[in-house]
Amino acid sequence: MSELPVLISRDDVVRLLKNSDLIPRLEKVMGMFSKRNNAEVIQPLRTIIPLHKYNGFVGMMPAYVAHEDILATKMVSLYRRGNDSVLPAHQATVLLFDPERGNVTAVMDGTAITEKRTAAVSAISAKLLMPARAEVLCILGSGPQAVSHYEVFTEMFSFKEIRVWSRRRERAEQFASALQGPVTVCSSVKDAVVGADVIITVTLATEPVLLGEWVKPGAHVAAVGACRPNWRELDDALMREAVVYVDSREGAAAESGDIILSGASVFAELGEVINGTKPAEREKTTVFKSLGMGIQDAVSAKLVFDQWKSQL
Ligand SMILES: NC(=O)C1=CN([C@@H]2O[C@H](COP(=O)(O)OP(=O)(O)OC[C@H]3O[C@@H](n4cnc5c(N)ncnc54)[C@H](O)[C@@H]3O)[C@@H](O)[C@H]2O)C=CC1
Ligand SMILES: O=C(O)C1=NCCCC1
Repeated sequence: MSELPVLISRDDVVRLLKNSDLIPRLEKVMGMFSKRNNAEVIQPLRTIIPLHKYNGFVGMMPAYVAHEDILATKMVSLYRRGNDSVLPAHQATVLLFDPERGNVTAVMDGTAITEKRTAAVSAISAKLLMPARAEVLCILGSGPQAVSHYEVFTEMFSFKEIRVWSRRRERAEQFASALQGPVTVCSSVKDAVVGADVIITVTLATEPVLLGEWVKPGAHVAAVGACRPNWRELDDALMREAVVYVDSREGAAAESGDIILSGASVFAELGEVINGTKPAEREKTTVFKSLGMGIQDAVSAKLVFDQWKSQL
């Protein structure tokens, strides 16, 4: 008989998942993914179950990383709820398997994993693609992803100014006052974006909020929202003028409204830049279109589980 899986809570995931451990593992696995060696990394396109009745969907994200022997599946839900809902937009759970025996060894909070690994991947994109002397960071959106992005970006880089814009100004003010350092709350997207060197879009928008005409030439955009083929965060001008990087070409072609509807061509996967097979065009305006990958959750979950076991 297999042992019962352990349950790992959100608090434990937050405590155990450190960016300094996570980032090198994400870089390694994204580099491996971009080599398209199916014996090494297996990550099917995620399966989506639309829940039109509830204005949401559930995504299933299985992945196997042979070299590290990590087998995991994340189940994540996303609901576009009304402004007054107290429920979160995203909720996720990760199942970590014993690949040899086939049983589930751990069931852990995937919501914190999603927040941390998504922000860590955006930080990797910025490390590789942002202009050499980046001074101004702009965050569009003020939800959990805005918080996790703020945390890792301030841990990894030193910006002179950090700006935030949110659809409801009071949310941006709450976001700014809950953080450790100074953040400028902006009243319009344009005010937040003009002159920024790095722009992070973490909104639930379905129409473009970020227009290319406001973006400083050479800036880097980490575009994290708009994860359905008919949703947008960025306008056609930005998508067509920028050098576009993605996490997975297959994921982007199937799910990214910004890529599909603008007709923009994908220049490279981040993994190809990590591998040195495609250049980092730092001097040009760059967009990293993030959609999220099962392998990112798998390496994060394994890291959490190993840390959890080492503390027993
Ligand atoms: N690429 C990836 O791997 C992942 C992407 N995401 C995406 O990141 C984004 C942010 O996630 P959370 O912070 O959890 O979401 P959230 O719902 O908590 O926050 C979203 C923010 O967008 C704003 N917003 C909502 N509708 C808007 C609109 N029409 N125009 C402009 N702003 C609007 C809200 O006011 C809020 O500030 C979402 O689009 C989510 O799907 C989330 C997880 C992983
Ligand atoms: O990768 C993920 O996890 C997600 N990506 C897009 C939005 C839902 C969660």
